[in-house]
Amino acid sequence: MAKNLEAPTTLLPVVAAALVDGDGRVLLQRRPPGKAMAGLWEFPGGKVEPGESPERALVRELAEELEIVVDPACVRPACFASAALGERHLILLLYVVDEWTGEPRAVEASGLAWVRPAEMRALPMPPADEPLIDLLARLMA
Ligand SMILES: Nc1nc2c([nH]c(=O)n2[C@H]2C[C@H](O)[C@@H](COP(=O)(O)OP(=O)(O)OP(=O)(O)O)O2)c(=O)[nH]1
Repeated sequence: MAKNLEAPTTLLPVVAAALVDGDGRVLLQRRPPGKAMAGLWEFPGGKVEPGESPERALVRELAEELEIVVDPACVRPACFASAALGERHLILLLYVVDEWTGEPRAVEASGLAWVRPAEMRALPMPPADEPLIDLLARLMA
């Protein structure tokens, strides 16, 4: 049954990065076993903690998950997704990041893949990410 989007809900702010390399490929990571949506490919990122700006949260998540260093001034808002997620409502803010220091390493993820937006359709991704693929493809064209 379709989720009633009129019902009161709690927002879940999540930030994520489209890390773009010099060849126009974007880094996706695979959610590890034991986590919700295990096995799905997602943009690296995570929940914004109370009191944290989205940009700071993204820089923190990229350091924790990939061990890369990103200057908060270098994260560029790209597009967002809005979708019911269980009892909450996910607001997923996607940023483009094309400058970082270090080689991304899968600290928590069970895999990393560099893919072009057109190739993302072949990978299982969280339902909320679906509309982001075309939006990102257009932004990167
Ligand atoms: N990072 C990320 N999360 C996504 C994407 N799409 C999507 O629906 N989500 C959801 C999955 C989770 O419910 C939520 C992110 O929470 P998370 O559990 O991965 O974040 P976190 O790193 O803060 O993890 P934790 O401390 O709670 O374990 O957003 C995406 O592309 N990237």
